[in-house]
Amino acid sequence: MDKVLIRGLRVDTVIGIYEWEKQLHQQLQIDLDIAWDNRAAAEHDDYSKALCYDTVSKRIVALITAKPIELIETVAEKIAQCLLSEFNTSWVRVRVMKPGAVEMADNVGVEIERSR
Ligand SMILES: Nc1nc2c(c(=O)[nH]1)N=C([C@H](O)[C@@H](O)CO)CN2
Repeated sequence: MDKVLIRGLRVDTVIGIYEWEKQLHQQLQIDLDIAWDNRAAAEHDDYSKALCYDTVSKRIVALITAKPIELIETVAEKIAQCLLSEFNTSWVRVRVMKPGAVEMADNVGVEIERSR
């Protein structure tokens, strides 16, 4: 299966379950695997047939920063549903990492796969 990949998308936003977390921005790091048939774009070197990783990245940042969210699970699900409904893809894998959330760990996060 062809994919478009986005790795390490950094989003600074209000995220967390605790009161102190609602007073500041924290960084999320997001990896996306998006099913996309890349052959049409490649055949004629045609951007209009490509899934634009820049457009997707900007949409995801806007989506996640629109209002405070408590759980990174919610972030992952919102992203998956956005990609499926707005970008006409059939399958996505979304990983959301919250570095710094657990002092003893390098990183923590969730990963989901969704299809339609
Ligand atoms: N499965 C999850 N566990 C936790 C989350 C979360 O979003 N998903 N969030 C927190 C707190 O916001 C934490 O990140 C503060 O350091 C705790 N556990």
